[in-house]
Amino acid sequence: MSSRPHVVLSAAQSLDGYLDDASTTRLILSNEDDFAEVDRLRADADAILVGANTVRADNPRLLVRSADLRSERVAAGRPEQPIKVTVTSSGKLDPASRFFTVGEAPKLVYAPPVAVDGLRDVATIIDAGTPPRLERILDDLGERGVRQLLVEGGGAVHTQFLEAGLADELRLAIAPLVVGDPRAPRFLGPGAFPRPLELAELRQLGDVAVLHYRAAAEPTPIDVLRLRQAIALADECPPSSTFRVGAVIAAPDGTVLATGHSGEGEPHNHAEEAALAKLRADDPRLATATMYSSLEPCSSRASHPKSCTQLILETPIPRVVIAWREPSLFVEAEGVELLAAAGRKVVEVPALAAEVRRANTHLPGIRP
Ligand SMILES: NC(=O)C1=CN([C@@H]2O[C@H](COP(=O)(O)OP(=O)(O)OC[C@H]3O[C@@H](n4cnc5c(N)ncnc54)[C@H](OP(=O)(O)O)[C@@H]3O)[C@@H](O)[C@H]2O)C=CC1
Ligand SMILES: Nc1c(N[C@@H]2O[C@H](COP(=O)(O)O)[C@@H](O)[C@H]2O)[nH]c(=O)[nH]c1=O
Repeated sequence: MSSRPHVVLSAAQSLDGYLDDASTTRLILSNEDDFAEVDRLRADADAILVGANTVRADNPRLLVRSADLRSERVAAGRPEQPIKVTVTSSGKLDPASRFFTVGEAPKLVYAPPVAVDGLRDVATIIDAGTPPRLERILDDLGERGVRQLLVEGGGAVHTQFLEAGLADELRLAIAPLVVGDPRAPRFLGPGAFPRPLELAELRQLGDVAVLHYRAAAEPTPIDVLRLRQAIALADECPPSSTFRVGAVIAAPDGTVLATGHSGEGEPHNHAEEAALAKLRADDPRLATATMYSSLEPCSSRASHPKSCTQLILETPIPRVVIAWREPSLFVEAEGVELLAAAGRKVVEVPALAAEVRRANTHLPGIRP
């Protein structure tokens, strides 16, 4: 299996967080120096992706403009221009738009197969699910040899990449301009953004501020996917007066080894316990597996002899990823501390904790 490309998001926004105004003409937020740096990002990329609204609204060419940068690419044995990529559910894209008609680079459209019959002569149409899933798009791009993907927006696409934990870097240019119109498209919509961003660089290009962020190494995109699966599993729990929790045990490549939820099999069963019970104690895959649990593993319990923390410590599982620390409702939980003290790596993803609290609002004092 080829690896997924490194994903760089790039956007220019107003001071109040808009990518454009609400008029039909494109708002230019970048200055000349900023556009030159974005051109360098394009030249570094094997493919450039924009959402279908951006194709419709901006009619972009998505070409490397600088002749010098194009020559550098060719001298390095790369194609003169990056592949152009878009994603659509509706398939409502004009085959005469510049995305399709300008330049010799391949054009890829990720879309449900029935939606795009009118585009088959101008692009390669790829089914990545209905609606298309970003993970499948990245897998497919990886198989096509794309190592670096530049995502130029718009806001819906940026939001999805950040929500899925699939963005590795973000370059944001901030122009000294206020759009002030809620009808205009925003850089980011609402969502839970699970991979914290670290500010790597801050520069001034004339009147534009350039911020460069890198996504934290952990949680990884696989962690985000499997933790979200664990959180969703809590919906399977029978009605309960205690926590509703989901757990997934997965291999390093994300392969699911076992799943569980509270109340599975027996009313007092915990999610981690139910998942562990499905694997043999001497399963060699446990030595490299990660336990994903929507809630911190319990550290003391009345209903069963062993806590989930103890059960995990009896396995060689080296890593535990959780969304929410157990609040002090029933006991003072110390699962995270005990696991860490025993040398197990614990990764917390607090950005997803609200989703876990939402599944537990039957408990006193718990609000999303
Ligand atoms: N300042 C800047 O740096 C930039 C500004 N812009 C501006 O942003 C605006 C467009 O942004 P926005 O409106 O948020 O839209 P997007 O460009 O992000 O496109 C959203 C559309 O893309 C398709 N799409 C996105 N994700 C998926 C998915 N996972 N599966 C299927 N289809 C998907 C859908 O198309 P469909 O409806 O066809 O199903 C959706 O309506 C424009 O005004 C543009 O000028 C854009 C880029 C950069
Ligand atoms: N308005 C805006 C950007 N818009 C982006 O540039 C694309 C246009 O590409 P092209 O037709 O090749 O010039 C457009 O679709 C959108 O992705 N980018 C920026 O860095 N700064 C800006 O102010």
